[in-house]
Amino acid sequence: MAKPVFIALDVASKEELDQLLAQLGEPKETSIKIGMELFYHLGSEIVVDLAQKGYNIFLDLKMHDIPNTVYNGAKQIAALGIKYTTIHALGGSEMIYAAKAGLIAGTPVGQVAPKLLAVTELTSISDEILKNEQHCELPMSQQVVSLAKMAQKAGADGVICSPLEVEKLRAEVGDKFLYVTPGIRLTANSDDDQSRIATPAQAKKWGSSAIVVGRPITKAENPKAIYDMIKKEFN
Ligand SMILES: O=c1ccn([C@@H]2O[C@H](COP(=O)(O)O)[C@@H](O)[C@H]2O)c(=O)[nH]1
Repeated sequence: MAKPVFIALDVASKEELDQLLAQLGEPKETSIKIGMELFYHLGSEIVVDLAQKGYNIFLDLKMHDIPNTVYNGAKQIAALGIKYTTIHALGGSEMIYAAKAGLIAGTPVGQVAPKLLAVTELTSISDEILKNEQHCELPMSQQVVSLAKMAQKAGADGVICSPLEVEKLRAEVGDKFLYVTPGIRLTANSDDDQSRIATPAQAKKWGSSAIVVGRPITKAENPKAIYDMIKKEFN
């Protein structure tokens, strides 16, 4: 089965969303990621609407709050018909455990609870930021492994990390865990806000379970052509 390529639909309006989906012209089971830009603008209604149309939805709101608040938020998220959602691993094991419990409690009878993915270190975080601003003494790859092990024990189904870390994660955390990787770029050079990047082919080689791609597709002149090329390169 083809591994998902989640298109990050980071657009500002319903018009832009409709235009992009029309350009992609894909069957409705396409994997899409809805993040804070679209969600804060259009709310949960757009999520339910796209889920009812059959899209495979990853709702990326990166929960990070006290366990009680996260439990109740996750319960609401579970009712939207989505397949994946995110939480910040740095919020700790109790928060992750609460999110997982909320997702299970909020899933309608007969449906499958959304998979919980813990964001390890954002792919925009560089080695320098990790050391000088987060004051983390571990090198990036070890920090990511450490957060992934904690998240796994707390009930997460997988992590968000860079493809650069996946080989080590598979060796140390195992294959029964999802490694979903943003920070995908078509060439080794990127002049935007991502720090830990890789190409779709590298993500495939290093073992990503799924990739997330936003601007390389959404800002392309022909988003469909780039999307098709990325799907082929990754699978
Ligand atoms: O560590 C993370 C976690 C989430 N993201 C999200 O993925 C997409 C990437 O978009 P690009 O335009 O391809 O950079 C975006 O929605 C982020 O919020 C991430 O990049 N890194």
